[in-house]
Amino acid sequence: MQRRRRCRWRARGRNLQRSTRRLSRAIITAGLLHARSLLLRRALLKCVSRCAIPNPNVAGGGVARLEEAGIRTHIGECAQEGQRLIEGFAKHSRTGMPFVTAKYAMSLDGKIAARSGDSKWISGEESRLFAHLLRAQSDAIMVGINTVLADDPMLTARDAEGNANERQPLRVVLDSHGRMPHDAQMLNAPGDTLVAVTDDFNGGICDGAETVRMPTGRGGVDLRALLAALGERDITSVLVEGGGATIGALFDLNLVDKVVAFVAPVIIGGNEAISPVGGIGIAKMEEALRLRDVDVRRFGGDVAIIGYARGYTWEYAREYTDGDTGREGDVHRDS
Ligand SMILES: NC(=O)C1=CN([C@@H]2O[C@H](COP(=O)(O)OP(=O)(O)OC[C@H]3O[C@@H](n4cnc5c(N)ncnc54)[C@H](OP(=O)(O)O)[C@@H]3O)[C@@H](O)[C@H]2O)C=CC1
Ligand SMILES: Nc1c(N[C@@H]2O[C@H](COP(=O)(O)O)[C@@H](O)[C@H]2O)[nH]c(=O)[nH]c1=O
Repeated sequence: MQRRRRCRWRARGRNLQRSTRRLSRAIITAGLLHARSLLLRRALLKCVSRCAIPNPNVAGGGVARLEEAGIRTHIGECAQEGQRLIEGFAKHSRTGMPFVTAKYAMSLDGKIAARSGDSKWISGEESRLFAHLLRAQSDAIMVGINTVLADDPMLTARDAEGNANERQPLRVVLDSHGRMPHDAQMLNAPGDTLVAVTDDFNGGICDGAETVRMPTGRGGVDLRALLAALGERDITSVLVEGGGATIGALFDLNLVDKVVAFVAPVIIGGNEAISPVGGIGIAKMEEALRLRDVDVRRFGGDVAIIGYARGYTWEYAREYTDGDTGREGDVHRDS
């Protein structure tokens, strides 16, 4: 598997190398053609990059070419935004595993559905439009089978008018024993569906979806194995849209990288109503996961709390700007 990953890296590296080479050539040509006076050329010949590409096959190549042509480079401008733009690619390049975002919409009293299982809708329109943007930016959307049974969702990325985007993320359903209904809406929706069953299940496979057999883990499908298998398919980011059992299982295994939690000013109540993070959880507050780099945004009457479970983005920024390129000067060469 290591070898396959290395080969894929090399292939990706070659593609990226070609594009950074083309880009740096274009910048050099544009700079030389259009800068008439030396003074103007000096002013123009500066290239700003948000971050180095976290792939050892390409890191720094384009920068070296620009520097050779006398173009001053500066890596690290708006580094945090830059790292966030490539967080899926960055994690996948380094680990082979997709970047996992847990997304949910909960009431003010911490429920994601009423006690009957009804959950449409908790968050408002603005929040849901943003949720479609998150879908559009993800390679895959994952849910547990109870969510399919309760909501019969489409799980497509759609615009404000409800039209499906051209590019659709892969839908992934955790369904150990093949409970997926044959007439589930998502099976006829644009995009592909993957149903992950456990290897002890020998039943029928539904039309309109690919079925993958996975080892059995706690709660059903072995989630680490499934994510690794998705990574093998070049899925770099997975948006997990619930329900509570699925998100809880991922937190228990420390597999979540980012959280997008919409909080709506609505009260549901009831001890039986599901909360966003089930699973086993923790016994002591000192074990609680406190998110980092937290951002709070408003969507109509709702609030979204967005944060990171660990510092992937910053580890990459440090590693590839201070260390691995081996060129001290890459970091700040502004003068
Ligand atoms: N407000 C919101 O944002 C959302 C609300 N919801 C609501 O949540 C409710 C459903 O949530 P919930 O009941 O918690 O169930 P889930 O949707 O998380 O599905 C859980 C089921 O998935 C299967 N599964 C397979 N492997 C695993 C695994 N490793 N870990 C966990 N589950 C696994 C299991 O069924 P099996 O053993 O058969 O494989 C399990 O019972 C619905 O009412 C829905 O409306 C859902 C999504 C978002
Ligand atoms: N209830 C709830 C959400 N629920 C999620 O959206 C899914 C429905 O997707 P679709 O059929 O494509 O519209 C549903 O199954 C669940 O995963 N999402 C939200 O942003 N806000 C909400 O209040």
